[in-house]
Amino acid sequence: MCSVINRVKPAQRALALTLRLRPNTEGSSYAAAESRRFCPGVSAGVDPLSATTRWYCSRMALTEGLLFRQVDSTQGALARFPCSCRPYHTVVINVNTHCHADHITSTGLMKKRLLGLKSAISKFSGASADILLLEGDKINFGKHYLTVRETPGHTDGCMTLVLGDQSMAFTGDALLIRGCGRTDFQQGCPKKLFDSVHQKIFTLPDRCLVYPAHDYLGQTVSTVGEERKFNPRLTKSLEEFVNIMNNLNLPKPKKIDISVPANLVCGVHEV
Ligand SMILES: N[C@@H](CCC(=O)N[C@@H](CSS)C(=O)NCC(=O)O)C(=O)O
Repeated sequence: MCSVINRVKPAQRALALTLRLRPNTEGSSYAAAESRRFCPGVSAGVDPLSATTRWYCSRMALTEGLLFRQVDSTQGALARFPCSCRPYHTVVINVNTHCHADHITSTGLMKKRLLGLKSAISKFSGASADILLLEGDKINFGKHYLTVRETPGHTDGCMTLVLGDQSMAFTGDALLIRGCGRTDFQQGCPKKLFDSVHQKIFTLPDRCLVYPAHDYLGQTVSTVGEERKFNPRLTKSLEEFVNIMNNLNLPKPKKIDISVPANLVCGVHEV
């Protein structure tokens, strides 16, 4: 086990899971000044950053002091979950739950624009990053932390990140709402995925909120209790699950040949 807080500056205790930011195209010096005022780590001399997507918040401060937002998870887009602890707002760690096959991570771009930002991903992803995470590692931000649970099966490097009080779990592509990640490319393995979900996610409390990386129906959140009862794949026996997963016959993600190599180097070269 290691404590990631030992590797970041104490004044910058905040964390974001794959937050997407784009250059501000309005060219306003006021906007730039405001951006730097609220984001003190933003590099001078580069375009200011602004979130151009709508920010959703489906969970307001049930855990004291936690700032949490769910960004742009509609229409199957990747969900991003900026988490912070009052009163800090600077993004300092950008964690990818795995080496994605369907889009290119924005972590490399963000590292170029936010001074001191660290990238993090599972050691078993094979990807380069500042912090390579392992089972049991704690990612600290303010008085909160996320614990890494390795949940391979969709890929070898898939992780589920669990908030310290076990009230929230970010399951990446391991467990989806009433579904799960496919197992027919990268290091996909139905048996590993079945074991991961049953041993590492379904052992969390029923009330634990489940935030997956994707939902193709516009659903934003589930719970461990609901998925344990109603998930049409993971309520089956191992044998039935393997059979389902081996017969999904889904088309490959359109950008897989570009995305996987890019994500192995944090989305961009030289970061
Ligand atoms: N249409 C998308 C890819 C859709 C897809 O394959 N989703 C993956 C997660 S992203 S690798 C998945 O595991 N789906 C499970 C399922 O049951 O649908 C694209 O072309 O990008």
